[in-house]
Amino acid sequence: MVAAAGKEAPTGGASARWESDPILSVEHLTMRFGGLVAVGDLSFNAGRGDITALIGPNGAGKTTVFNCVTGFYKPTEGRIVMRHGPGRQAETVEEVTNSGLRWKKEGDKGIFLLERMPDHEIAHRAKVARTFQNIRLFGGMTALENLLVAQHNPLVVASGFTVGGIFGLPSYRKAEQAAIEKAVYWLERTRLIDRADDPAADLPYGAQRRLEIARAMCTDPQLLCLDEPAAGLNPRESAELNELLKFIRDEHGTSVLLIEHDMGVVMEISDHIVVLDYGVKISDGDAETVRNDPNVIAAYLGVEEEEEIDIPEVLEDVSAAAGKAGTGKGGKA
Ligand SMILES: Nc1ncnc2c1ncn2[C@@H]1O[C@H](COP(=O)(O)OP(=O)(O)OP(=O)(O)O)[C@@H](O)[C@H]1O
Repeated sequence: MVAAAGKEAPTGGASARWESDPILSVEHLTMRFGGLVAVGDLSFNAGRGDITALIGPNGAGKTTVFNCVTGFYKPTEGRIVMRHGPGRQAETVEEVTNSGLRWKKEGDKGIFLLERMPDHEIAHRAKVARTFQNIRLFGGMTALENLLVAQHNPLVVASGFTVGGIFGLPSYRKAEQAAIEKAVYWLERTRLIDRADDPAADLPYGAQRRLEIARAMCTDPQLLCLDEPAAGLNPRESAELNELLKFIRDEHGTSVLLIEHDMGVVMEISDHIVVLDYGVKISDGDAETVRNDPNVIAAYLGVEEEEEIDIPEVLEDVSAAAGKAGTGKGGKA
């Protein structure tokens, strides 16, 4: 397993990991649907080894950003850089951009321009995995089978792309064993090992959400994108999700980008929070910075710019709402 990233609490500013060692840079991203600008000239970084949360009221453009990062949408404008290996690698980024190539990989280092890549390449080459707002498991397959299907690619490669390979090649048997071991590892980590042989559709809702994360982790992502992983979870399940995401970050060094309405989850586990409203960035920093930003409070509570607001009072309301329901104005059922 990958060693834990050396983690020191970032405080924001130029020394923050998302500035000095960004695994992902979204640069001047614009996505238009006809006349609607869902995301307008958005730029932010996600730090390597960080949990980065993308938050904002309903319709702010969060899922659209995810869809651009993971190749489901082709952005109208902008560049999305995914980096394997440390640092900004600025020269290589410019070299790949100017060459017209989609990516360049040398040893452990790699630059991937996601806006140029189809979704399957983003998953397999750039190593970006995602889950969806609405669970998308293979309901008729068991939990274990769902995790094995996620590892289909290395198995096909190990078969030498032949049926004979599947039955005869030692490399295939070795890869098959490794796939089973990885699946069992993630079933244990997500507390689903006792349900390994049950159809995914029969699992309780919270267990299905964990299985989705386990499935994404079976592809060995460097960046794990989670679209509202806490939606529909009870407080105990939310707390367990927090622990799972911290484990993924700390023990696997996997960077996490998450969309979440549950402020309890966001504020507890995020190293870095980016806030969107109407497709533009209104705040960017650590939890403390964002929590105290009047722009964020106004966006969540719908306060007009020119209206005077009593910040301490509003903060109390936001904290109470976050503690109670885990949602602000933008919260989902
Ligand atoms: N495929 C599409 N075609 C047209 N409009 C779209 C499409 N996808 C998103 N939009 C619009 O873009 C805007 C941003 O939507 P998006 O789903 O990205 O917001 P969001 O912040 O993820 O919202 P939520 O929190 O409700 O999931 C909305 O006005 C939405 O209606």
